[in-house]
Amino acid sequence: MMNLHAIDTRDSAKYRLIGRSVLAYRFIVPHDELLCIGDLVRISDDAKGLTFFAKVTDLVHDCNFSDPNWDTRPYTNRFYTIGEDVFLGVEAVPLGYLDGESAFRKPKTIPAKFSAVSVATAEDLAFLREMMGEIEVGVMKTGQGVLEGVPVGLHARVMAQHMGVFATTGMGKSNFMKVFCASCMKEKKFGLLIVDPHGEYATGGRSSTMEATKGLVHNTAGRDGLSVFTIDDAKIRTYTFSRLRLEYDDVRASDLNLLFDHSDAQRDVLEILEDVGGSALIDFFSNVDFDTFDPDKPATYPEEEGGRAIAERLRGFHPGSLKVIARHVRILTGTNAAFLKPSGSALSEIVRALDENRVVLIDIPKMGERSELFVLSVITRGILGRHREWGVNREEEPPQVLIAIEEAQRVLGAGGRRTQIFREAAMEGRKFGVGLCVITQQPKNIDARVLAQINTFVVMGLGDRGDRDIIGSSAKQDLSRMDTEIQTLDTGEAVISTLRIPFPVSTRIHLFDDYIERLNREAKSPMDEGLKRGFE
Ligand SMILES: Nc1ncnc2c1ncn2[C@@H]1O[C@H](COP(=O)(O)OP(=O)(O)OP(=O)(O)O)[C@@H](O)[C@H]1O
Repeated sequence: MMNLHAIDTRDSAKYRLIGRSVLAYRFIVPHDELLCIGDLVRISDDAKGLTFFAKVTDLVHDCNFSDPNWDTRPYTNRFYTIGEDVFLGVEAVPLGYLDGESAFRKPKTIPAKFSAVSVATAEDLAFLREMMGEIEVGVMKTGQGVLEGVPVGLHARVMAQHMGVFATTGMGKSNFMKVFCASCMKEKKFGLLIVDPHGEYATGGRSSTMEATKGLVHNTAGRDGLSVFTIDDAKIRTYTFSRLRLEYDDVRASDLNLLFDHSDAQRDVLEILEDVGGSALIDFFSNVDFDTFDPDKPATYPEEEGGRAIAERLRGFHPGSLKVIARHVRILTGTNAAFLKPSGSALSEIVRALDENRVVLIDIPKMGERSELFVLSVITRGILGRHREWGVNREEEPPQVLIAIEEAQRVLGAGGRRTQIFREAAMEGRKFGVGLCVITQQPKNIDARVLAQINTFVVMGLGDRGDRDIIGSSAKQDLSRMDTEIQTLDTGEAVISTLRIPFPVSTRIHLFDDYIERLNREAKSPMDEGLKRGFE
């Protein structure tokens, strides 16, 4: 009779593989064994000298008894003993295998029948360290805990191919973004632009559970990798941040389209004026009375700064449409007066800081959604324009930039013609080294064509089936088999699917405050060592 004892004498061979296919494994373990969804197992195929790895995706009760009702019959324990004929069947998804030369390969073959299965240790998975990127975000997680020796890092090089962070509220998205920023500040491999309308990322604030949190300035070890542009005078004085300033000439007509709903006729007005400089546009719409405006009467509009050309283009438009545009121009300049002035722009400083591979944080506390999108749109246009100018034929590569867009469904939803600039960045940015970091709680509301461009998926707990399905079908690696795990992710846990890491990795994201404490300690210790040595 078969039993669950080791088929050889090694302790680790307590579980054994019994079957299925190249793409799905099944093995059995004693009925009282503690295994969890997400646990990583190692399958040693001694016959072929290969070591396979797989991830547990399901656990079911099973037995060798032919009576299907043996466990529900009355007095069942008088006739059956729960011995080795009763066990757990474990379903697992293959991750790949190490061949004789220790190269990690895609799961194209199957382990020998009864190969020994064991829970993978950090040592077993140490080879993965070589495959991880520089931007550390957490440690590898198994169903029951973490593998301390296996940090998870994204590859800086693939960031231009867009990243998506998908998280239901409260699952640790802000913490993830801060950890990601801290690693970017340390590595300085690309510029990262983040607009923070809540004013929390720079100096800290409150988490969604109201706990006090630290900010990026507390990452003192990486301080030279950070540039903050703020409108808050107190922060400028205390932290020597730069002042955020944009000027009228940074504005384009399409910014109004992004911020306000317009009729077809109003959109036509804006489209026809897209190449007009912001100063001229604002001057014209702020000073013209559209009840009397007539392109043939120069007295009814300001002629200087190209006013005549604008007036000519507006010939034939209904005064009602023009009045709406004028009102929106007034709202734009009025609500953003804290940083939008007739002249004096920090845009070139911002772009320079990004070129120097810094994290550039735009801190606009209490400014609201329209201001956030306006600033993001102006800077994105600045970056895209410069990278386009760089051209694809030039020998040196353009500096690489990643632009973070929070609540991205606002600007990258299906059919949103008005948010052209972000779409352009999503569709062609990668050619110029411009990547988007699309952050959203509702991936199903993001345009499928945009999702198809994303190559790095950071999935942090999505309760909605529709959202998970859309992520499963968009990710380049198969996430559908990890659906149960994604459903059961805790706060601060993520499944990360990215290029250059051979399979989706479950990750416990570092807690930001602990992570920067470590980075600061690590940066300090070589200096302390040096000092100690110096005095000896
Ligand atoms: N990696 C982590 N390890 C431990 N705790 C975490 C981790 N990530 C987040 N948390 C905790 O979970 C709580 C929520 O985190 P956070 O504020 O980052 O969530 P969020 O998804 O950004 O929420 P919201 O969408 O409401 O802004 C915080 O109290 C934080 O301390």
